[in-house]
Amino acid sequence: MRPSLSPMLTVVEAFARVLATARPLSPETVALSHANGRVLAETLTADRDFPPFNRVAMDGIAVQHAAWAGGQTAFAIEHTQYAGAPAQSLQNPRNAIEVMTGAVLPPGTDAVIRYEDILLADNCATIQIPAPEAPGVNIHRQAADRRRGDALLRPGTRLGPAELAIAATVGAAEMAVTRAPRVAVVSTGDELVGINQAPLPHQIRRSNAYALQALFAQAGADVSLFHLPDDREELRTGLTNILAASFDAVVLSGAVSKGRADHLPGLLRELHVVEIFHEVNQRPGKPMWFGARAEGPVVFGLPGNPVSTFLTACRYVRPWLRAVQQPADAEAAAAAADAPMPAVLTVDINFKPPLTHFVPVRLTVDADGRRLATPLRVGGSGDLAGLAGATAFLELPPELALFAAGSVWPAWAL
Ligand SMILES: Nc1nc2c(c(=O)[nH]1)N[C@H]1C(S)=C(S)[C@@H](COP(=O)(O)OP(=O)(O)OC[C@H]3O[C@@H](n4cnc5c(N)ncnc54)[C@H](O)[C@@H]3O)O[C@H]1N2
Ligand code: MOO
Ligand SMILES: [Mg+2]
Repeated sequence: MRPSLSPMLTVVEAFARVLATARPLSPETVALSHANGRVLAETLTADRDFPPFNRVAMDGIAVQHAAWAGGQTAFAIEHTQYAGAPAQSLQNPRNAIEVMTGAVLPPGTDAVIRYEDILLADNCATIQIPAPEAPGVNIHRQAADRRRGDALLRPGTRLGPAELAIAATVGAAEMAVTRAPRVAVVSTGDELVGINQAPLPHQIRRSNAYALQALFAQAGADVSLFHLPDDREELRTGLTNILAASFDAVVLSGAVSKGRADHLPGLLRELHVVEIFHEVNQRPGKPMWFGARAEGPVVFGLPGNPVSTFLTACRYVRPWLRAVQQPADAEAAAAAADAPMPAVLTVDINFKPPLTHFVPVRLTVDADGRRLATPLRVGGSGDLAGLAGATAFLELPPELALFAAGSVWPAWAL
């Protein structure tokens, strides 16, 4: 261990300052068919027992257990109970009713025997297996899973396929969800041309904006793309308009370092965006800028090198986007979903600078179930092609210089 040499803001402190600006967004109502990926802003409760009646769980016959356990094996069939038909009771306790999976268990019966375990002839079923000790076989009991009034989904739950099935079964054709955060993604730089253009020798296509758009869409954001040139006055006009529009967050890429065209930190200050931090003790992404305007959006100034932009968006912006979608009354567990997982480093890493080091990795699981993190060959923070196939990044602390193969570090999923 060595003392941290830099007075610069740590990653942990920078992240805490980012999260401290996250205020819950208001709810809105959406149809179930549009709720996938959104965050629930109400409690969905069971409107009935689950299941709502004693449900036949196998196709076959229903009998009275006492008769079967008493030694009777041959049962005359009274009628057939189909799924979707009102329950019809057993008339004679020594008879049987044919029953289909999903039907209401006929009153008077308390055991279901599968077709595979009976012989059927002349409207009579002969059971081929011994009776179990207790009734209830092949019956999904009313309220066995949940009771009417039970809370099934709580505010703060991100809605996926399983949750939407639950919403559907309680008849939530529409539901309250947190409104999607509105994000302006703004690339800056005179060297950048559109993706449909042929760059001149001194130009490149702008890629950062598309990485950011995809990353934020994964977090449920509604993203608008902008591009601004390096010219200070044009930048000022463009930013003034974007800051006045109703975005919750403005995410800029580039122009935050020390170059003559890196106008953003000064310009943002002039536009009354209050700086919360500039520069974090991390690589990549050290020049990162963050601020907020009173009654306005938060502003992330992400360093322009593509790997820096990508990783700082993952480490800071996406968690902020998830945090603002958590209702104020969400359970801590739901709010804390954005947490790193421990992973075993597969190779030695030597990293001397006393900075937190973000390392893009591919996660795999070995035969013993251990999560392994294998670093990708990323040439530097300009090597965006090196990110292909990354599934996470490790966060290696500034206090160490040697990270041995086999040691365990926090990994953030991408
Ligand atoms: N004298 C110093 N120079 C630099 C420092 C420093 O501390 N002292 N920090 C370096 C680090 S670290 C980074 S990261 C970059 C950050 O630069 P900026 O945020 O000012 O970004 P730009 O200068 O605008 O661009 C940097 C680089 O990234 C490319 N870029 C920008 N936007 C995009 C985009 N949308 N798609 C693809 N590529 C993009 C841009 O062309 C530049 O090559 O500063 C170092 N310099
Ligand atoms: O942080 Mo810069 O991101 O090292 O290239
Ligand atoms: Mg620059």
